[in-house]
Amino acid sequence: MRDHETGIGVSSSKIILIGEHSVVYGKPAIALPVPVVHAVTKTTRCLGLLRLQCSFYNGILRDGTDQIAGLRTIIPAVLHVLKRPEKDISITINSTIPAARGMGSSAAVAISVVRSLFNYFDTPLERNVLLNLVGVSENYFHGNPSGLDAAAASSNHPIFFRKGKGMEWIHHKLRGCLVIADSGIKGQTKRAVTALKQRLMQSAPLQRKINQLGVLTSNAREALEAAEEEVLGSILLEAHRLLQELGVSHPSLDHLVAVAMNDGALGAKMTGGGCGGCMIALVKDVRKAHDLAKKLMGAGASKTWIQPLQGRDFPVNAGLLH
Ligand SMILES: Nc1ncnc2c1ncn2[C@@H]1O[C@H](COP(=O)(O)OP(=O)(O)O)[C@@H](O)[C@H]1O
Ligand SMILES: C[C@@](O)(CCOP(=O)(O)O)CC(=O)O
Repeated sequence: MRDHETGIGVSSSKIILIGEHSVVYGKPAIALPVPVVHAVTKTTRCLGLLRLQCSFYNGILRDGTDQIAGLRTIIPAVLHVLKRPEKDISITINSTIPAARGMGSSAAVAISVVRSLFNYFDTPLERNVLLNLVGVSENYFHGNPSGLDAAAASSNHPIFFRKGKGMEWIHHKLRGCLVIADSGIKGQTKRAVTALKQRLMQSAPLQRKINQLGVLTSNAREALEAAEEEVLGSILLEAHRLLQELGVSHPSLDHLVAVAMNDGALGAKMTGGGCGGCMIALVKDVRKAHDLAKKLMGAGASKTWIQPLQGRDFPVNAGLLH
């Protein structure tokens, strides 16, 4: 096989519809790719030691700062699998995914890098190899991640996921839209997961809330598959209340959830690790989504995106696993 001149790799961002935190304790979660926000990596030929260019760093990979520690781990791991030396290539990452907002920037960047390197070296990439490699850098950021971010960001359908048990595609007919709003406050996934673990060890009532989130997630899947948007909306709001009680929300997220509900959203909740980051709101259609996005910006959100829930293919990931 001949190396290509350029190897391109793409990955969408992701959001968790329901099941964040409880997924760490073996409960299911539902997440979906958000292609409108994505990472693109390009690998090209360049003589000398391997170079990396991204928003956090520009220079020789080996000399990189702590901010690219995940990439400093995953890139050599990929080259090891490909049996290639750490030289004569340059890797450039462009991403529109805000970092540390619960949209899976670290997983998406890692996915795009792995895809780009496999493309450059003209080597077929299997999904389990991709997810194992991405796990290398996700372990760096999250300690012991569930794997949900990587599974969702690399997918082209919504997924029903259980830690260690894999995932199933969810095919549904729900026509609603999600509005995603960034609170503008950095999320703190690792801290939230660690603090919750401590609290759960001391409180049986909190442990019951994890079980309740598990039940809500299964109900959410049924609502999606039955296209019951109002039922799904109230499940999302109930999940937000439980996450609040578990102590992983943030006043800015609670505020945006209240604004969305007052504006007629079918449901709304925080998404991802929490303590900052993003919230999501379910609305009936794209027109309502645009109205609500404006309202959320007026209420303090730093950015919004609109993602239809329609069960069609998400082209950014489709067909890229060759
Ligand atoms: N554009 C990018 N280029 C290189 N690395 C990135 C980029 N975006 C995110 N990352 C990496 O991902 C890290 C953020 O990961 P994390 O805090 O887990 O947030 P998220 O929930 O968005 O994945 C950043 O510190 C950086 O190391
Ligand atoms: C809190 C958690 O369930 C989700 C974290 O999501 P994010 O990386 O903050 O988008 C942790 C995990 O699944 O590993």
